[in-house]
Amino acid sequence: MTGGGSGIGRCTAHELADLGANVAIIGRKQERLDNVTAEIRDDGGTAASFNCDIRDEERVKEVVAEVVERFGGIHGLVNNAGGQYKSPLEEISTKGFEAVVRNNLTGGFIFMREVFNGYMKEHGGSIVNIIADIWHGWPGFAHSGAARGGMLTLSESAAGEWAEYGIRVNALAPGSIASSGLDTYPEHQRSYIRNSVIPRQPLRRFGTESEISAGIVFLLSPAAAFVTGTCLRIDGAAPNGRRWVLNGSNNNEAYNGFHRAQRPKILEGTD
Ligand SMILES: CCC/C=C/C(=O)SCCNC(=O)CCNC(=O)[C@H](O)C(C)(C)COP(=O)([O-])OP(=O)([O-])OC[C@H]1O[C@@H](n2cnc3c(N)ncnc32)[C@H](O)[C@@H]1OP(=O)([O-])[O-]
Ligand SMILES: NC(=O)C1=CN([C@@H]2O[C@H](COP(=O)(O)OP(=O)(O)OC[C@H]3O[C@@H](n4cnc5c(N)ncnc54)[C@H](OP(=O)(O)O)[C@@H]3O)[C@@H](O)[C@H]2O)C=CC1
Repeated sequence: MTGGGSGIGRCTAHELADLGANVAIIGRKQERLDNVTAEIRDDGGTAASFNCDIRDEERVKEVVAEVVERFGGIHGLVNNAGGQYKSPLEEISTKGFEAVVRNNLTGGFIFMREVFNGYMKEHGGSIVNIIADIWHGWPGFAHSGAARGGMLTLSESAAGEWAEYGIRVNALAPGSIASSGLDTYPEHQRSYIRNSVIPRQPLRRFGTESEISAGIVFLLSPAAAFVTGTCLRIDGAAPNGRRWVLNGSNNNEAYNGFHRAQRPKILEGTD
């Protein structure tokens, strides 16, 4: 479980441990990893932490070998680590674009390849790649939208190539989830999502970390034995709400939120 030290990853690590899995918790901040590992052990589960930046190829190789040695195998991989910063597309530097792509596509690719070569090729398994609500693009997060779109097709390609090895590969796309990840954004961005984005979505609420972890657990489990090469969208039909907005509802506030060009100058900087 990459990114297991917080938010959706932490919640999923707990859920998997409760179900009897040995959980490897991977991330950069050791204190977070230690906390989650201790929580799981206190609850009677089995977990171990591995400090690793998913973009560090050599470290990923080491971690995969360490996990196989420690637990005897890797039956499931959840590529959950990721994140980005908000920026108008034209202001994204090449360095920033590449940093976000490396965090949300290349790192996950490295993990998938190393887990395949290090264990799953011989034994099969299930891989879940966390992406985002990227349908109709991701205005404000174009670099991450591009990376997540790449992760979606990477998942589909891997599902096709690795099916013969007994490996299933799926993506999971969360919508707006009330998690520690959302807390990393500045208050004005969070309040924009809360007050202008969520009310336009069909289910009109944030999702919860446990609603995402339930989907991850399903995709990892034998209940999903015939599910591969697809994407499970857990988003309260958020993209459908966006299409409704883009098609020209009478709600100018939401419409302006997605189209800076058509937004009055006075709203500049409010999202
Ligand atoms: C919204 C709701 C839905 C989404 C929810 C979630 O995803 S929840 C999950 C939420 N959790 C997260 O999103 C957390 C994870 N996010 C991150 O760790 C970072 O956003 C990262 C992916 C860029 C990696 O960073 P890193 O440590 O590898 O890289 P670095 O710091 O060395 O930067 C490299 C270059 O990127 C550029 N640049 C970077 N930041 C900014 C900025 N704010 N402004 C402008 N530009 C920025 C800059 O060019 C910089 O180079 P420079 O000019 O400094 O020489
Ligand atoms: N919350 C939401 O609304 C949505 C979330 N998502 C995605 O779901 C995933 C989980 O998000 P969430 O739990 O909300 O957010 P968090 O920010 O709490 O989780 C992201 C985790 O990834 C880890 N991480 C980030 N970059 C790296 C890296 N380079 N190497 C190793 N670990 C890394 C972080 O730990 P550390 O910093 O210690 O390394 C952190 O534990 C992310 O990919 C996020 O983008 C997608 C759509 C919506």
